[in-house]
Amino acid sequence: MKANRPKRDVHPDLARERLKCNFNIEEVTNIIDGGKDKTLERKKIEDIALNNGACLDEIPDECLSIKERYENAIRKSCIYSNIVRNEMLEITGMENFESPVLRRTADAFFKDISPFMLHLGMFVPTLIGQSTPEQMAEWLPKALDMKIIGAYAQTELGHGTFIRGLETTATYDPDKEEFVLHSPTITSYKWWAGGLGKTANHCVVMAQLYTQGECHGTHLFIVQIRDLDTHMPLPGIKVGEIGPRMGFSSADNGFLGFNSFRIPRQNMLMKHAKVEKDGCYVKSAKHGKLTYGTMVFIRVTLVSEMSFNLSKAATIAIRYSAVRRQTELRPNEPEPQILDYPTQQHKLFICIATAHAFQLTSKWLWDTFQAVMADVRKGNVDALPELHALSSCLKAVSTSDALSHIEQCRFACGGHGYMLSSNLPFIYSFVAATRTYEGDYTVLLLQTARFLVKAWEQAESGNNVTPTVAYLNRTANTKRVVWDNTHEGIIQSFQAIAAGKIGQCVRSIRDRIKSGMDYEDAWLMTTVQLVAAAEAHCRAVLVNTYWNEMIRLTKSSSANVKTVMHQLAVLYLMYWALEKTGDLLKYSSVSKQDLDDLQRRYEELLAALRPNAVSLVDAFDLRDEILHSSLGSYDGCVYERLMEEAQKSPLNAEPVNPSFHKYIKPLMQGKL
Ligand SMILES: CCCCCCCCCCCCCCCCCCCCCCCCCC(=O)SCCNC(=O)CCNC(=O)[C@H](O)C(C)(C)COP(=O)(O)OP(=O)(O)OC[C@H]1O[C@@H](n2cnc3c(N)ncnc32)[C@H](O)[C@@H]1OP(=O)(O)O
Ligand SMILES: Cc1cc2nc3c(=O)[nH]c(=O)nc-3n(C[C@H](O)[C@H](O)[C@H](O)COP(=O)(O)OP(=O)(O)OC[C@H]3O[C@@H](n4cnc5c(N)ncnc54)[C@H](O)[C@@H]3O)c2cc1C
Repeated sequence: MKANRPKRDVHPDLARERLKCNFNIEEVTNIIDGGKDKTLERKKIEDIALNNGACLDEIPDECLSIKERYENAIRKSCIYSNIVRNEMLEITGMENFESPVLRRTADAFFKDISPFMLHLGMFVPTLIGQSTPEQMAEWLPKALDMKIIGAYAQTELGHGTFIRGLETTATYDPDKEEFVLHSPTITSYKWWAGGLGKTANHCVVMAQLYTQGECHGTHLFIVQIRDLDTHMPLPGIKVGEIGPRMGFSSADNGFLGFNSFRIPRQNMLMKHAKVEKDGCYVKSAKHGKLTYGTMVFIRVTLVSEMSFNLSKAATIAIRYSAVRRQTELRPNEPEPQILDYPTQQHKLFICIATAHAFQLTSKWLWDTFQAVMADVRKGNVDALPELHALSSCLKAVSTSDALSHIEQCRFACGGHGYMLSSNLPFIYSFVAATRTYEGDYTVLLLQTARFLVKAWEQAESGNNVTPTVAYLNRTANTKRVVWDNTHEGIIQSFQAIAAGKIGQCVRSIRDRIKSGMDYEDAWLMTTVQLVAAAEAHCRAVLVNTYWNEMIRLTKSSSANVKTVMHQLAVLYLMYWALEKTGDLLKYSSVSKQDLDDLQRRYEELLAALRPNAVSLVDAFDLRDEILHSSLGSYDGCVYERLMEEAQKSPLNAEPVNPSFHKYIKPLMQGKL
C-alpha cells in the first residue's frame, strides 16, 4: 500500500513569499531544535525513517474500516519499530528512547496513532522510573527489543482522576509468594489504556496493595496478559477494545478485568516500596507520590508535544493562507492573499509565537525535571512539590491553548480546513485528548492551586518561597502594580495578576471559614477562583520563561534572527495582555489610553511580521511526509492535492453506486 507524491513546482505565491524572507531560516530551526548538532541529528534520523518505508497510504487511513485501520497501523508500527530498534537508537543512544525525533518521525508513518505509542511512551518510562535494578535488567531489554509489548493500565471505568479511589486489588499470598489481581466490580475494570485492546501482551497495572490484611494504597505491577505465541488472553484475564472514539482511532484503547489472576511477587515494581517474601511491607520512598512519577514525566513531555502539534497546524494554515485568495478589496483589483488580512494574521501569528513559547519553555521544564530527579535519586525530595505544581499547570495550559489555537488554524482554512486531507481535524482530535488524559485540565490546575495557596501564605508572613513563585515575595502585599508597557512591565503585570488572584483566593477561603464553613467546603466554594489563579500563575511562568530563554538562545544569533525572534516574543506578551485586559485593569494601573496604545502596537507588529510569516513556518522544518496535508505542503499546490485526495474516496471507485438501482431508482419510479 505505497503511493508516491508527485513532484510539483512551487506555487508562485509561496515562491514570492520566500523571497521576502529577511532572516536566516536555518538559524531559527537550530534554535527550535536546541542547536545545530541537534538539527543535523534530526535530519539524519528523518532521512533514515523516510527512506526506509514511511509512505503515503494508497487508500487514506480515514477511508478504511476500523479493523483495516488497526491492521494497517500495526503493519506500519512493526516496520517503524524495526527502524527505531536497528537504526535510530544507534544514533540517539539507547538511553534517549524518548527523543522528540522519534515522536516526530512516527508522524511520517501514522496520520493517526500507532498502537505501539504507549509502549514507548509510558510502559518503558514506567519500567525505568519504578523498577529495582534487577527488575530493570529483567524487563527493559525485552521491552526495548520489542520482545514484549506493554501498555499502562491505570484508569478504571469508575475512576480516572481520583487515583486513590481505584478498585483493582493486588492481594499478597505469602504461601505461594504471588499477588492475586482481582477486579471486584464493573467499575474496577481498567479502561482506556492505549495499545491494550488488541496489541499488548504485557501491561503495567495500578492496583490497591493488600498484604497481611492491610491496604497500603495504590502500587504498580507488571502483568503478562496474553500468550506470547498465540496472543490469546491468559486464563483469568478479560481484555478487549473499548470502541470508536473522537480520535485515537488506531490506538486500540482497551479494557481489562482480572479474575483472581496470579503474578509472581517479583512483578510488583519495587523501586519505592516492596513486599518481602513473608508479606512484610517496606516503604523506602521519602515521598508518598513517587509512584505517580510516570505521569509527571509525561506531563513534562506534553509541553513540547503541544509545540510540535501547533507548529504543524500553523504551517498548514499559513502556507494555505499564502496561496488562497478571496474577496476584492477594491473593484477590479486582484483578490488579496487571505494572509494579507490582519484578522487572519491575528488568528495565525500567535500560533507561531506560541509554538516557540512552548518549545523554549519545554526545554527549560525538561532541565528542571532532570535536576529534580537527580536530587530525588540522592534522596532529596524537597523540590518535588514545586515540580508537580509546575508540570501540572504547564500541562493543563499548554494543552488547552494548543487546542484552541489549532481550532483557529482550522477556522483560518475555511471549508477546506474541515477536510480530513488537510490533517487539521486529526491534529485537533489528538490534541483534544491531551487536555483530558494524563490529568484533566481543571484537576491539574487545582493541584497547582494547592501549592500556590501555601506559597502565598509563606510569602505573606515574610518567608522566602521557591523560584517559580518568587514573584510573590515582591507582590504578595502590593495592591496594584504600576503599568509599564515594556516587556519587563508586561511580565511584571502578569505576575501581579497571578499574585492578586492567589491572594483573593486566600481571602475568600478565610472569609468562608470565618462565616462557619470548614476548610474543605471553603476550598470547594473557592475552586472557580483557584483554577483562574493557577492559570494566571502559569501565564506568568510562560511569559517570563519564554522571554528569558529567547534572550539567552539568541545571544549569538545574527541581527535579523534576533529581531524576528524578539518580535514573536513581544507578540506573545501583547496578545495575552490584550486577552487579559480585565485582569490588567483590576491588578495594575493600566489606563484606557495605555490599552489603546497596546492594541495599536500589536496591530503594527502583525504587519511587521507579515513578510516573514511563510519563512517562519518553513523554519519549523516539517517535511511533507510528516505534515500529511493537502493544504500545507511545501509547494503550496493545494487545489491539485485536494482533487487528488478526493479521487481516493472509495465512493469514486465506481461511476454509479449500487444503492441507486436498489433504492433511489425505485423511489423515483414510485416502486419502493
Ligand atoms: C526500541 C523500539 C521501540 C519502538 C517503538 C515504536 C513505537 C511507535 C510509535 C512511537 C511514537 C513515539 C512515542 C513517544 C512518546 C509520545 C508522547 C507521549 C504520549 C503519551 C500518551 C499518554 C496517553 C494517556 C495516558 C494516561 O492518561 S495514563 C493515566 C493518567 N492519569 C492521571 O493523570 C490521573 C490524574 N490524577 C492525579 O494525578 C491524582 O490523582 C491527583 C489529582 C494528583 C490527586 O492525587 P491523590 O493521590 O488523591 O493526592 P492528593 O491527596 O490530592 O494529594 C496529596 C499530596 O500529594 C501531592 N501530589 C499529587 N500528585 C503528585 C505528584 N505526581 N508528584 C508529587 N506530588 C503529588 C499533592 O499536591 C498533595 O500535596 P499537598 O497539597 O498535600 O502538599
Ligand atoms: C485518548 C485517551 C487515552 C487515554 N489513555 C490512557 C492510558 O493509556 N492509560 C490510562 O490509565 N488512562 C488513559 N486515559 C484515561 C485518562 O487519563 C483519564 O480519562 C483522565 O485522567 C481523566 O479522568 P476521568 O476520565 O476519570 O475524568 P473525570 O475525573 O471523571 O472528569 C470528569 C469531569 O469532572 C471534573 N472533575 C473530576 N474530579 C474533580 C475534582 N476533584 N474537582 C473538580 N472537578 C473535577 C473534571 O474536571 C471533568 O470535567 C486516556 C484517556 C483518553 C481520553
